[in-house]
Amino acid sequence: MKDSFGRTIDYLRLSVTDRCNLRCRYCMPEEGVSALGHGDILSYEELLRVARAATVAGVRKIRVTGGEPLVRRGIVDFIGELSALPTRPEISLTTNGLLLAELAGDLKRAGLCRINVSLDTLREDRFLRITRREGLSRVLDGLRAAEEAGLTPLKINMVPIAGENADEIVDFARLTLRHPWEMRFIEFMPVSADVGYPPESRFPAAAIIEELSRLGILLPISRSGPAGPARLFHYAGSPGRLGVIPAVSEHFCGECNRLRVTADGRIRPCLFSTEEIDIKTALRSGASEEVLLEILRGAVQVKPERHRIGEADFSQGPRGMQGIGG
Ligand SMILES: Nc1nc2c(ncn2[C@@H]2O[C@H](COP(=O)(O)OP(=O)(O)OP(=O)(O)O)[C@@H](O)[C@H]2O)c(=O)[nH]1
Ligand SMILES: C[S@@+](CC[C@H](N)C(=O)[O-])C[C@H]1O[C@@H](n2cnc3c(N)ncnc32)[C@H](O)[C@@H]1O
Ligand code: SF4
Ligand code: SF4
Repeated sequence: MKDSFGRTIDYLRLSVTDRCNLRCRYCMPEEGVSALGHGDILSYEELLRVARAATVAGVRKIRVTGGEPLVRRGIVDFIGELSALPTRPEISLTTNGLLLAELAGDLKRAGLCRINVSLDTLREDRFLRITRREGLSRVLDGLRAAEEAGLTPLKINMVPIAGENADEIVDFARLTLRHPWEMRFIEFMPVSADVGYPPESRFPAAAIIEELSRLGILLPISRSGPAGPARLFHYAGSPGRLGVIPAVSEHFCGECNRLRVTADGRIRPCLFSTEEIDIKTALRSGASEEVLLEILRGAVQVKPERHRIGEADFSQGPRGMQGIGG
């Protein structure tokens, strides 16, 4: 699908739940997260119909996200169904890793290609503070299980927050000297006003790169294949790579190839959209695939040119990242 700015939209981020077994401070508040009811979220059958229509419209890559996608019962079978769609899209998943040790092998066998794991600290006490739950060792077990299962190349996402975990950037970067992992550092995005960090907690890409440079000379890697949000680097001789996602300071919207569908059946043309397009009503009134295609194409046509963070007309929406899918 081409949008009105000539960008090719071939990547769908599909959120399967807004529930989560963590409460990361930069993503959602501790209390008052309105978990959607059973009837509110799309069934797997409905999600599959959306995914199928999207692949007919040209989507080649589907990323399953949430909330925490691995907490939804039946996720392994759903991954199997997605990967068996007639066009054989590439299926990947973003997870906090807590349930990965149990599920990595089954996910791989079901057809999952790759996995991105979010981990913001390597210290037990900080894990508890940032996620408001315990579980660092389970995430580390999950990383090992994903690697053994062949869910590679493994990417790890860290959101550095000034005064919280930004001093661990070098510790995370050091992992790429020993492991073939892509360690990505993501600028904190002010998606929701309800999260526990003010915008000044943001640790911008330039500061991330300065930290990374303390460990060695950063050698840029030019990107092959489809556009992604990360600027890539490596240290000489290291098996792993480093990615910096400058979502706010140097937005990559000109290369955007994404469309998002939330667990409650709304299409978000942009991560920061104030406008959402309902696809649930059509799904529940027996709409044909042709109608779903029209809705998806219509959503692509209203995709904004870029986000407006930092500008006078920027407004934060009611959803936190867990309700969008990142
Ligand atoms: N601004 C912006 N941020 C994005 C976009 N896509 C992903 N991100 C952010 O990038 C971070 C990592 O996202 P992931 O879920 O790992 O997905 P990804 O980096 O797009 O995945 P791959 O490139 O397919 O490995 C998250 O914090 C997302 O919110 C996007 O289109 N726009
Ligand atoms: C919303 S989570 C959903 C998937 C899964 N629960 C996880 O944490 O990987 C997707 C991604 O969004 C990132 N994220 C959440 N809130 C963010 C924020 N305010 N700024 C930047 N990234 C954020 C997380 O770090 C994670 O990598
Ligand atoms: S970032 Fe992921 S793991 Fe953390 S609260 Fe949000 S949805 Fe849950
Ligand atoms: S902010 Fe919106 S337009 Fe920009 S890259 Fe992200 S989803 Fe695409």
